[in-house]
Formats: sequence, C-alpha cells, structure tokens
Amino acid sequence: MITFEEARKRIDELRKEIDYHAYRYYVLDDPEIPDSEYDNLLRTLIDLEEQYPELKTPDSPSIRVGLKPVASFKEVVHEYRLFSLDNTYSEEEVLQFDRRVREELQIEIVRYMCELKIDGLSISVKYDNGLLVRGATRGNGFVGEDVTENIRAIKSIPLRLRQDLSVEVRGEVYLPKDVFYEINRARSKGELQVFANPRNAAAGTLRQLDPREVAKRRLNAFFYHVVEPSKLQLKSQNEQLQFLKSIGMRVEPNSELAEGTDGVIAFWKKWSESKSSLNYAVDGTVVKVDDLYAQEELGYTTKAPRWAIAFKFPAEQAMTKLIKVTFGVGRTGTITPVAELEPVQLAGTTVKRASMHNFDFISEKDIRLFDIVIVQKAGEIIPQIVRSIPEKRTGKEKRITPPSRCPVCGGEVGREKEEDVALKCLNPTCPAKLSRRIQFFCSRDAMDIEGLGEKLVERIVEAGLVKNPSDLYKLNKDDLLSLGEGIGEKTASNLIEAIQKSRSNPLFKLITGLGIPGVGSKTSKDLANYFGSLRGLVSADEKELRNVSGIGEQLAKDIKRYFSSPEVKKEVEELLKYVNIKDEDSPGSKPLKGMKFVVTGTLPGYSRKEIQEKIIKLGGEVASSVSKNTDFLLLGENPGSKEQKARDLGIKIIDERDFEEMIKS
Ligand SMILES: NC(=O)c1ccc[n+]([C@@H]2O[C@H](COP(=O)([O-])OP(=O)(O)OC[C@H]3O[C@@H](n4cnc5c(N)ncnc54)[C@H](O)[C@@H]3O)[C@@H](O)[C@H]2O)c1
Ligand SMILES: [Zn+2]
Repeated sequence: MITFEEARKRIDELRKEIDYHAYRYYVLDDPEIPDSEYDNLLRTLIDLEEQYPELKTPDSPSIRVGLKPVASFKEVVHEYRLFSLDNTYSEEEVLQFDRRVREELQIEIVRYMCELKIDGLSISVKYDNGLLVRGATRGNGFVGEDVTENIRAIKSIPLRLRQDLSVEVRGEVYLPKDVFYEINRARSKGELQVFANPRNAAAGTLRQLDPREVAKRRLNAFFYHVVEPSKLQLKSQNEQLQFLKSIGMRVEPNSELAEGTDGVIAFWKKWSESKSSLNYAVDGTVVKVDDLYAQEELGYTTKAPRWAIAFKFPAEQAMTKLIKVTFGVGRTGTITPVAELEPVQLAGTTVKRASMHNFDFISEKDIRLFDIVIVQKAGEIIPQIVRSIPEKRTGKEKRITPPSRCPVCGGEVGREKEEDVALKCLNPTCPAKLSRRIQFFCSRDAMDIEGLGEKLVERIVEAGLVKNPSDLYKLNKDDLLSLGEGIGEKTASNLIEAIQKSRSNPLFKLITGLGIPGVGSKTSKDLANYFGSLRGLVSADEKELRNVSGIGEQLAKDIKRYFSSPEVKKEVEELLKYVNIKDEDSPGSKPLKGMKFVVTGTLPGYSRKEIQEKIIKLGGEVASSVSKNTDFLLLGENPGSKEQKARDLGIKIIDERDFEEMIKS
C-alpha cells in the first residue's frame, strides 16, 4: 500500500492525465492513446479512490460521463439522462456483477440479454406522432448537441415511424468499416490526419456542420433502447428490441438471450473471435438484465446502470522489438517517424511497421531504438506503437533523435510555429514535398488531370521538368517523351491534352489544388463561392476570410499566412497566366449567386456530381435536405421524399429545363 500523501499525488496526476485524454476523445474526437490504456488509467484511479475515499471529489473523472463538446451546435437538455456503462475486460468481474445482481434481486438465475457493443457514439432520437423531430448526441449525459439535420442525413433512420407514436429511442451511430478505410485512404493522400478508428471518424462526421458531408460519408445506426418503455407496455429488453424493429428502427441482429453467466461468457468468446466478419466495429458485448422491473429495482450509480455491464474484448496487442526507425516526408514537409518492427502476428496479419505519431510522442513515452514495444491495432486498422517496456531493456537501447536534416533532400528541419507538434523539412524546393504537392495538384478532388499518376509525377519531378504546379502547363510533348520508358507518342499527347483540359476547371478545383493547409475540397468550394476569383482570395484579410462559412479564427490565420509567402504569391501569378477560369470576377458569370438548391432524383443531363459542381460554379449553393432556407428544389426522375417536403414548405420546384433557362438568362 502507498501512503496517503503518495496517493494524493498519484490521484492528482491521474486525474490530470485522464482529463486530458477525455478531452481529446470526447471533444476533439482525436485520441492519442488506445481505449485499453485509457481504461487502465481510469481503473487505477478508481482503485486508489476506493482505498482513500476521502480523496474522492465530485469532479473526479471516475464519476463523470463523457464531456460536453464545444458548442458548434445548439444544446439539447436531455429530458432523460443518457448513461455510460461500467466496463470490464475480465470474466471474473462479470461473475461478480452477476453475484451482485442475484443478491440484490434475491433470485437464483438471471436472464441476460447479450448484445454487441457497437463502437460508435450514442444518440437519442425523438419522434412526435411518428415524425422525427430531433436527434441529439449524448454529450455529458445531461446536455448534448442538437444534430437533427445530420441524423436526418442517415438514410437508415426513418423520418417517419411505421406507427404514429411519440417516443424517444436511443442507439449508436457508426461508420461502416469499408467506408472508414476509404476515408482514411483519401485522408492520408490529402495529408489530413487519419482517423484513429471508426468511432472517431463517426463522431467527427456526425459533428460536421454540413449535412451534405454527412450524407456523403454513409453513416449508419443501430438502436437498442426505448425511453420510458413501461408506457408502451414493454416488459423486457428483448421486447424493446422487437418493438424497435416493429416501428422501423434498425436493430443489431446478433443479440442473444442467456440464462445465467455461462451463456454470457460463451457469447463474448464467440464474438471476440468472429467480430472481424462484421462491417462495423464492435469493442465488446453489453450484458443487460433482461427484465425491466428488475432493472428498475437495481437502479443506477452516478454514472451507469447497475443492471448492465460492458464486457469488452481484449485489445489486439502484441509485443515485439523495434529494430529501426525510418522517416517519411509528406506534401507539406511533415516528417513522420515510422517504426520498423520484428514481424509479429496481430489479429490475423503480420505486422512489420507501425505508426509512432510524432516526435513528441516518442519522447513523452520514452521509446528507444531496440526497445521491446507493444503494438496495437486500434479498431482493426493502422498498427500503432502504444508504449515500450523499459523493464526489458538490456542497455543497448538508443534514444531516438529527430533527424536534423530532411531524409530526402538534406534540407533544414524545424517547426513552423512554436506550438506545432509536427517537424517539417523547411526547404521549399524539397523534391519529396514537391512530388507530393504536384501529385496532390493532379489528384481527382483537385485539378483532376487524367493519366498523371503518382509514379509518373515522381519521374517528372526527378527529371527536373517541373518545380511548381504551374510548370505542368509549360510541358510539351518532347519533354514527356524524354522521360523514355513507357511514354510513347500516344501517351504523351493524351497527357498534354489532359493537362490543357484542366486549365478551364472551376475555380474551387484550383484552390483545392494549391494544397493550402487545412483547406480541403469542401472549404475550397466555400472560398471559391465567396471570393469568386483567385486574386480576391489571395488579397483577403483575416476578417474577410472569417466571413466565409465554416472558416474559424485559426483557419483564417493559416490561410492568410499561406498566401503571404512570396513563393506562393509568385506561383499564384504564374498559375493565373495559364489557367482560364471562367468564374473570375465578372458578375454576369454568377447568375445563381446566393441561391440555395436541393437536388432530388435523377437528372437526364447531369450526374449528381456534375450538377453540384455546375451550381457551385455559377455561384449557387447545394444542400442535401430541404429546409425553409431552400430557394429551389431541382426535380429529376424518381424523386424521393424531398419533393413532398418542398411542397409542404412551399418551395419553388423546377426541372432541368427550367434550370437551363435560369442559367442562360
Ligand atoms: N482513448 C482515449 O483517450 C479515451 C478517452 C476517453 C474515453 N475513452 C473510451 O471511451 C469509453 C468510455 O466512454 P463512454 O462513457 O462513452 O462508455 P462506453 O462507450 O465504453 O460505453 C457506453 C456506451 O456504449 C454504447 N453502446 C454500444 N452498444 C450498446 C448497446 N448494445 N447497448 C447499450 N449501449 C451501447 C452506448 O453509446 C453507451 O453510451 C471507454 O471505452 C474508454 O476507453 C477513450
Ligand atoms: Zn526535404
């Protein structure tokens, strides 16, 4: 046992550490450590607080559910609180839980509903007379965020129930695994930070301010709880699930009833082995006392129900040796440490490399070369180093120092801003950066130059043919032919044609292509819409930038800083010589300025993407759902429910022909 003073100190440290990670997890959706590590910290704190109850305080993270997120949405005060779940990784504690339940209820054997624990985020959805009226996040359990518009963008959540009931239901929003992989692939290409696991991706998506983005991300949901079930004569958790199905809510199909703990443990074992067959991440099972009267009798702690426990799956971790650290260089010059490992089996695959995040992580965790380390596959994705095991050191380990020179160009290395975590190659002409930048410029979301793939761009850059994106427009056929192997007459002329074609792309694609840090294609669209010209954007001050929807103080600063660099200014002028962007400033070219459109059904003349780009190019805006702010509903064949909604709200409905007329005049 440790002394009171030691305990006080340790508790204090633990709370600080836990608060920090809770903030990263609940507010930023960007955790630094795996859940199992967090659970460990919390468990240590709870144990200490139990030993020294006088050190327990009401603000301890041990008795708090979640955190209230930053207010980007309207607040919702939950009429019925949303709870967390006590969790465990051990069979022994499940048996203990069962013992407590049996004692409390004075019965021999308890019937449990075993459900899979979906690794998403809780939501509460309210229906009034069968109509969806509100969707909210859990937040801290008392106050959440109003995410109704985003909930409506999730196609499997019915806007109208199969019965005209007034009811509040609860469940979990999640991102399907395949979508998650896709998003992370795209993000790592665009050098955005990848999501640590599907839960973070789902949370980040649901708390997007733009429902269109939500619709694109294909979120989905399962429901498992009805508020005030007794009003609906429901007597068990099982009946609740059946009821949810009957009113049209999606219910996870693998739940099972178990009499006593044998079945509970068997269910957990079965799914800890076969969970990877599901297209959603599950991090454990939830064991619930089935009988609702019994639930009521058992009641709640300050934080969680006494009638349920989350029985989590063991984290997928393995131990191995760190044999080498290599450094990668990205588009903006960020240098990332990568761990090369002695190959180890982990969750059915062989792992040889793992992410070490950044250099701060390495020094904070004191990870050394040749250390024995723990690797983890969080959410079944990119393996990450969790920590090292200092007890296993032999004395041959070496501290890992960040490179003082860029591993590719040998240029100087440093931090751009003092508070930056990322270490960057500061050489503006670094070929690694250059290749990534040009690759990005040519990519689908940016200038979309067909045929200019990553490998080819690297060859062009290595041959010294291109030093800036604008140089692409100066290339001629002979330049390309000079690359030799694999580039014939035909390929060369196709490439030149594709490059030339990109000159008349819409403005937002050019803005995306610049690769301004923090500015993806969505923000580029907003910027293009607002400024209407590249020159306008370049000369905008911070205040004006902040007027653009979705641009906050920090991003405005970053954009301003980006454009104040002399090299960037020069490159912009150079680009403007070649690109022939029609939407440069003349007012006549923006006939749809300020108009808000919603598109429904199939249009004969445009794909969904084409029509969106067209509307945006002409100054209009596109939303995914009809609201009273919509100006026009553009109606195609086989429209959905949006048509009725638009009629109800008295919104002007036009077809493709009307639209063509509008943009002609
Ligand atoms: N990595 C980090 O830094 C970090 C930081 C904070 C929290 N966390 C993690 O967050 C979790 C704690 O957060 P929490 O309080 O939201 O608890 P939780 O997510 O572990 O469990 C409660 C939640 O489970 C969900 N759930 C999924 N399926 C369910 C089902 N079938 N029935 C009932 N509920 C179901 C509900 O949303 C419920 O709110 C822990 O797992 C912890 O590891 C991690
Ligand atoms: Zn470099």
